[in-house]
Amino acid sequence: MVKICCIGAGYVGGPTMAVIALKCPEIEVAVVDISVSRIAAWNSDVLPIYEPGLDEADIVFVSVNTPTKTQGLGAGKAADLTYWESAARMIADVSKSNKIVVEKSTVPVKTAEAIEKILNHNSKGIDFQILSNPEFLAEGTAIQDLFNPDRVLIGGRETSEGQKAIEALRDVYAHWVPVERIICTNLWSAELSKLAANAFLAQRISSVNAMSALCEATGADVSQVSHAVGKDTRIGPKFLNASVGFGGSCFQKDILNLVYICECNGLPEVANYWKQVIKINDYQKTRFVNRIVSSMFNTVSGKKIAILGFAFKKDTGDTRETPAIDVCKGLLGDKALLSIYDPQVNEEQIQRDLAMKKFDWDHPVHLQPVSPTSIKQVNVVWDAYAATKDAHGVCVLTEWDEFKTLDYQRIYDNMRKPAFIFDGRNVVDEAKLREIGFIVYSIGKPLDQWLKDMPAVA
Ligand SMILES: NC(=O)c1ccc[n+]([C@@H]2O[C@H](COP(=O)([O-])OP(=O)(O)OC[C@H]3O[C@@H](n4cnc5c(N)ncnc54)[C@H](O)[C@@H]3O)[C@@H](O)[C@H]2O)c1
Ligand SMILES: O=c1ccn([C@@H]2O[C@H](COP(=O)(O)OP(=O)(O)O[C@H]3O[C@H](CO)[C@@H](O)[C@H](O)[C@H]3O)[C@@H](O)[C@H]2O)c(=O)[nH]1
Repeated sequence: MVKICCIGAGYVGGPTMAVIALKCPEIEVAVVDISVSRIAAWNSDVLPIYEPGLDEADIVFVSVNTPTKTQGLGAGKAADLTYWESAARMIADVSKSNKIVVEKSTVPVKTAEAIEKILNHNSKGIDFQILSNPEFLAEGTAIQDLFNPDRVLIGGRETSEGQKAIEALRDVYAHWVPVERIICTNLWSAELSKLAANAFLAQRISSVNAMSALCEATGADVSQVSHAVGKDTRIGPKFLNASVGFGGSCFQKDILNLVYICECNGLPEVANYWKQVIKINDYQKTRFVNRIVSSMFNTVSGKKIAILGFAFKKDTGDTRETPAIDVCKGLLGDKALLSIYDPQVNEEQIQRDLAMKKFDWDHPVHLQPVSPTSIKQVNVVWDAYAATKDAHGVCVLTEWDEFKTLDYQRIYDNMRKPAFIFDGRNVVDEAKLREIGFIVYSIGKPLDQWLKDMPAVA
């Protein structure tokens, strides 16, 4: 019987192993994690220790977090492989038989070479084959993406042992993925393809967001532009929604990592090209804050601003790198009073996010610095109507469906006047809101006269 162990029971390790266990009843799957609370949440009966399952496993997936480095060489750009290295050392320590070690985490290209060194230097004659098998699932659709992936990518050494390892992993996925969708490559292509895929996806969003600024300046409508552009079958319609900026745990981290790798390989022009995707994303968030402040007479000091949505996208409670953090910090910098509502994110999380330093979030909770006292100018409520009561302005930062069907007349009646709404996700019905009396700003849409008269000058 094939045995699989996965190190890291996070957003990727948990669902991926659940699907393998479901689809391959004859394979025994064990999942371990250094975070006791994480494992307790998955399985309340048995608490984890490393070794069970691992020493007997044939295939070991490593799905630990790979944060951006916060200190030292490459700080703010390079991937921090501390967690990966400690997992690899542990595999070397406890292994008693040959193993296939699978990189499931997103890692810099050439990581497999370093992992091989750690494993082989510490092994007692055990053969380790390293495979790169990056994950492409998106949060909110993880199970659907795992059941029906566009492709499964497996990279390995171009030796006969390497090819055998690829086949063993291909056999696992072939239980439910059509073989023509399982792509086998060399190690470096697989590692790089993951970074490239995220860079291409994020680049589409920055491209449409860059266009949104030009739309506002010219009277074009970004939804109409992306619809027209996306109709070209070579471009395609997906991932062309203008927004207040992309968030999530992967895009920024992986592009920064790609930029760093380009720099390390003496390719500054290529590095600068990809850096621009992040710069436009930061520009989009700043631009949004500037619009709010400038249209409200150049000050939000002491004014209540309602924030509707804090998660990085709808249908998740995940707030990692959510654009809401930067927008809220920008408004707090101008002394606004924030009243925040998100259907899935609680007060503790929001306070922690607003107090945390950049990149600290991507470490297991028990290793994160304890947050200082909560921010007094921030109030978290469990209802959109409470958030907007007596507010001067409303910002929509996540595209939750419920924000489309709120009673905006009621919201307007309970707000200070003039009442502003700033839609960072293009979910509200602008015409209807204008009819009610709101001054409306929607990303990339023709501007109200009010906003034209109060340009956002940085
Ligand atoms: N979240 C996504 O949607 C997504 C999608 C594709 C790829 N990825 C990549 O997959 C990797 C994991 O991402 P995630 O979102 O699942 O992260 P996560 O933070 O949710 O989970 C990682 C887990 O690894 C555990 N861990 C760290 N070191 C360990 C060790 N030595 N032994 C045992 N457990 C250890 C942590 O406690 C944590 O629970 C990252 O490289 C990420 O870039 C993430
Ligand atoms: O047209 C769009 C599409 C998305 N977004 C934003 O982009 C971010 C990322 O969205 P999405 O890609 O759906 O979520 P993730 O769960 O971060 O998934 C991405 O990152 C994962 C981690 O690497 C990859 O596995 C996935 O393939 C990749 O889609 C979110 O803030 C979205 O609101 C937009 O602003 N406009």
